[in-house]
Amino acid sequence: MNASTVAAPGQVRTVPVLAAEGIEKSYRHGMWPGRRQQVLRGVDLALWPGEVVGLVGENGSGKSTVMKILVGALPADAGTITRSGRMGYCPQEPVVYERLTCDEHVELFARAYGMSQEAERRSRRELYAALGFERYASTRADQLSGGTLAKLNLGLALLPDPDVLLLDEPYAGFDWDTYLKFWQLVAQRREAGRSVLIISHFVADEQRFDRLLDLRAGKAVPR
Ligand SMILES: Nc1ncnc2c1ncn2[C@@H]1O[C@H](COP(=O)(O)OP(=O)(O)OP(=O)(O)O)[C@@H](O)[C@H]1O
Repeated sequence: MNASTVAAPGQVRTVPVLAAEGIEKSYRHGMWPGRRQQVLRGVDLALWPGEVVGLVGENGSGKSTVMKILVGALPADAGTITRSGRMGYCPQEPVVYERLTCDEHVELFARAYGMSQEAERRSRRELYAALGFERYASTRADQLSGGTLAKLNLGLALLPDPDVLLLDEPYAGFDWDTYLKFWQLVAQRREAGRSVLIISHFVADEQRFDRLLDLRAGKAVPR
C-alpha cells in the first residue's frame, strides 16, 4: 500500500493521516532466544481525514501493541508507519501525576504542546464542559475516581486538537452519560475533518463507526 496514492472508499486522491503497512512484532519470553511470541504478522491499516475507525480484537490479540507502534512508543520488527498530521494518544492506563490537580495537568501538558495561554484557556473550558468534569478542576489526580481519571486522560490527549486521535479502550470506565458525551465529542471531531482510531475488545454501537477492522491472527481484517 502506498499512502500517497491509495484512495479511501468513496474518496479520490486523499492522503491518509496515518498509514501502517506490513507491521510485524514479536515479544521474547524468558531467557531462551527461541522463545518468541509472534503477535503481529503484517498489519496494514490507513486512517483517512474525518474517519472514525474501530480496531477490535479479543484480549491479548495485540491491539495495544498496534497502538504503541502507531504512536512510536514501541518499535516494530518490520513494516512502515506514515504519519501526516498531529497525533493525540490516550493510553489504556492513564499516565498522570498523582499530586497534580486536573488544572495543573492541563497547564503542564499545554506547555509541553507549546500552546498559547489563550488556546489553553479555550481548550480547557471546552473539554471540561464536553466531558463534564469542571468540578474536579482543583482535585488532585490521586483523589479522582477511575472514570474521572479516564476523562482527564482523554482530555489531555484532546487538548491540542490533534488531527488524529488514537484511543486505547477509551470508554471502559465511563458511565452512560459520559459514554454519550464521548460519542458527541467524536462526532464533532469527525465533522471538523479530524480522525479517530478507537481500539477495544468489544463494540456495542457499530453504527457510530465509519469502519471496523478485526485484529485476528496478527492481521487487521476489514469487517
Ligand atoms: N512487553 C511485553 N513483553 C512480552 N509480551 C508482551 C508484552 N506486551 C504484550 N505482550 C503479549 O503480547 C500479546 C498482545 O498483547 P496486547 O497488550 O497488545 O493485547 P491487547 O489486544 O491489547 O490485549 P487486551 O485486550 O487484554 O488489552 C499478549 O499475549 C501479551 O501477553
